[in-house]
Amino acid sequence: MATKQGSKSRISGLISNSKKPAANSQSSSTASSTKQFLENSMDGQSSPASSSARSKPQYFYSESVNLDTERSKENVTVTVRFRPLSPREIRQGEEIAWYADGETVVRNEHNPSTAYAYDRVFGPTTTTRHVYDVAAQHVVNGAMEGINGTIFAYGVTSSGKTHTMHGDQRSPGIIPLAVKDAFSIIQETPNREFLLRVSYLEIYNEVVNDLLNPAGQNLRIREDAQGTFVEGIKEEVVLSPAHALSLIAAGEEHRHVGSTNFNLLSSRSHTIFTLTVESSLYGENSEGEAVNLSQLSLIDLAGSESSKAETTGVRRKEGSYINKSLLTLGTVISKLTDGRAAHIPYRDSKLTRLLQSSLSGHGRVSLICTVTPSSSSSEETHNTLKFAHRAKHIEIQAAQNKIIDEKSLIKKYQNEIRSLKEELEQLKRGIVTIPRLKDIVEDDIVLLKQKLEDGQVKLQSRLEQEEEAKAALLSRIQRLTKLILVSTKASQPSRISHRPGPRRRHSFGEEELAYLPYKRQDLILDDENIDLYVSLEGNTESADETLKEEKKTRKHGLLNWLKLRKRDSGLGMSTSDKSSGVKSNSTPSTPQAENSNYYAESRLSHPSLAESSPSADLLSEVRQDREVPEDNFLEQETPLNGIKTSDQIDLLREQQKILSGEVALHSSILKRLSEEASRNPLKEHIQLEMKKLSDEIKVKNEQIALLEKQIADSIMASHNSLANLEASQTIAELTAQLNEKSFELEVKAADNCIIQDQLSQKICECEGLQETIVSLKQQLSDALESKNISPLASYSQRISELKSFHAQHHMNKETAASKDRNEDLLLQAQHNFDHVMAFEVAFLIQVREVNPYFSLIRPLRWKN
Ligand SMILES: Nc1ncnc2c1ncn2[C@@H]1O[C@H](COP(=O)(O)OP(=O)(O)OP(=O)(O)O)[C@@H](O)[C@H]1O
Repeated sequence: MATKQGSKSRISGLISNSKKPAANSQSSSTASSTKQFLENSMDGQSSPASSSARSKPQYFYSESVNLDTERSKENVTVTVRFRPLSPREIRQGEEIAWYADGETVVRNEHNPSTAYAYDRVFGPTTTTRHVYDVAAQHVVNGAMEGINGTIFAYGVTSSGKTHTMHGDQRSPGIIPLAVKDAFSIIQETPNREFLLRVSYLEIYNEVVNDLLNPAGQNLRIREDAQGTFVEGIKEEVVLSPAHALSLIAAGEEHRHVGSTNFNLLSSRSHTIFTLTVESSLYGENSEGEAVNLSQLSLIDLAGSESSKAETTGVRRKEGSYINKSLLTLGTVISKLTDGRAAHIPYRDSKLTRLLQSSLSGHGRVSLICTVTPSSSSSEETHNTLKFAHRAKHIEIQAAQNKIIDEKSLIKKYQNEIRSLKEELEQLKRGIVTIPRLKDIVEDDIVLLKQKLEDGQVKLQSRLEQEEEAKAALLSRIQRLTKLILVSTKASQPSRISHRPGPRRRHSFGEEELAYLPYKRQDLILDDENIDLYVSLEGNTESADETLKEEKKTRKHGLLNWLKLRKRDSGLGMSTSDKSSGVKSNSTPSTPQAENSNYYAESRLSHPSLAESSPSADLLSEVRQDREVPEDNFLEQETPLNGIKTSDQIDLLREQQKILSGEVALHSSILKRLSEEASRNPLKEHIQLEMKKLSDEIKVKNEQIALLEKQIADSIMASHNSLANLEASQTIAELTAQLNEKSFELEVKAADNCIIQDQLSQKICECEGLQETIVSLKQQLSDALESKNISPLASYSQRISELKSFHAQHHMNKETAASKDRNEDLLLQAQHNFDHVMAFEVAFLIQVREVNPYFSLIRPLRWKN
């Protein structure tokens, strides 16, 4: 820790070299003088040669410590960032009231003896990237190592807080830079695996709202052993910088923003973006290892408003809430630095309650105070400087948070993956018992054959069940594995354990930046001043050059452009070789290959999977790197399609969802831009940007339509295959029935043959009989002819014989009946006799009519 003496001497040195700005008098405060001041203080570093000494210096100081090493262990890092005078301020003839005097001192123009020293002071032309490197990088590094971190921008309204924290496409702010850096650190730390979650909230009029979940309004702040937390806040696991940035952009849509006298897009709420980082050792021996758990809070405070601000109604109410919470923040900070204070009023505002753990010294804190040099805000700037000065004295003890218990999400996922893998192994072992069983069968076939047959059906169904369970397990392992991020670099030393020398620059992919506003501008500006404003942005010119260059390169194809970008960014190269773009080139042109090509293209167009994003490549690699056995995936593939149809449909749906999200986002940006355009109809770049966005929306909608068609086709194909399956089942059933029927038919045909034989035999017999009858007939007619008896006469004779016999018999009976005691019986007998006689007579009459040869048949003989 630097001593006060040391700091003092350093400040003295700065004072002696301090430069007096050109715009130091009322009369000279014109646009040109301002420009001169800005030019002279490029990158916040005043030229010592042009500095002039001051008499009776009276200055305030804070410890200036080594930025690279021990500093964050001792004090809050406090930096001050000047913004340039806005064209409006220039137009209004504002003067420079405060300026950056060297790298660490802010001095008052009118009273040069009033000066404050900080860890670093950034002049109006310093780029946000530089601010990040000095004021934020060590906090982000710490968070990735398990040390809590908080970075916040503090300042009056329109001083540049949002510009610093969020930025725009040309100059990404601390938040996107930190997110990007976090993923780069993962990439450079191959010996650990990470799980990143984000949440995003706002405190508006002392109410906590969840910006990632519009339903999460007025949330409660709770406290537990770990500190304060917001109950029910939505946390999203993030897989790439673009993914995280898209969430922020979605959250920004819900943030309360309004126009004030000072800023047309003034933040009316404090926002806290929290990145929760869990990491553990990667590899075999990670079981039982402690997990590093930390939170990186990136805070964009609403700006305090001066009493001069002519606000009314809602704005006034918002302003008073903002001022009250910032006042409480100030009180908390001064009490924290006053060793005698017994009570720290954290509970007096939601903001200080949520910052309690950071402010009370548990973790690294970086305070970036944004100020305007303008004389009209001189008093507010002075207050900001005093606040910053007080904050510098807060002592912190940054220590790693290690958790041994299983509470961390990463441990939970790791354990689940481990146990699922074990389960999978068991299943596999269960399945491979079949060949072993077969081996035994070979030894003693007779003994086990019966057993095998019995168990076969049972085993088959068990196998099917187990296959299903295996597939389910694999897909769960896959899903969980995807959430845990690991570096794709196999044997590189960890960046965390062995810090590399110069830091690598990881440039943003264009798609990642799409989530940032095109260019946040002071909407009070005139058109003619835009160029001036823009040119004040440190390396804007070179950025423009790069942009032009990139546009030129992109004309030669997206893949080439991406390759070039990867080469430029350094990091991408190691992963780009294995990226889907390369894969798609070598994939054969089968329907499956077409599919994967499409996926690769879609990855190019989708920010969260953008090729220029190292994490996206990283994620594609994760699947190959992890221990999920490849053969198991293959087992589930259908030979024709490569991937299961349902997976394919899921994949297409996922892509469709992603694209729809992008369209929604672009549409909302377009809406915002059209509002802006209606306010500033002459601004051509807005129209251009709107056109670009509409074109993109159109292209994406076309892609969505294509995806919808593909999904419909896939569903149809799967239905068809289902229908085919059903049809083949029906055919199989029908074939079985057919076989059965043809067997029956065969049996019946055999029966028929036998019957046919019997029939022909009978016919032969009949023919023989027929011949006999004919010959008998012949014989009979010959015989009758020889006796000259007509068959009819013989019948008549017989009938009359019978009739006389009947009459005789009747008479005898009557005589006998009188003698017989049993008259009834006799009568009955008579009746019976009558009946029989009548029958025979009738019979004979009939026969006579039918067959003249009846006489050949022996007539009945009746006993009396
Ligand atoms: N360092 C800078 N360089 C260039 N322009 C800047 C800089 N800082 C701020 N600006 C511009 O100043 C204007 C106001 O900035 P910004 O909205 O970030 O202020 P703020 O402090 O967040 O305001 P509020 O508290 O009202 O939300 C914006 O148009 C922004 O682009």
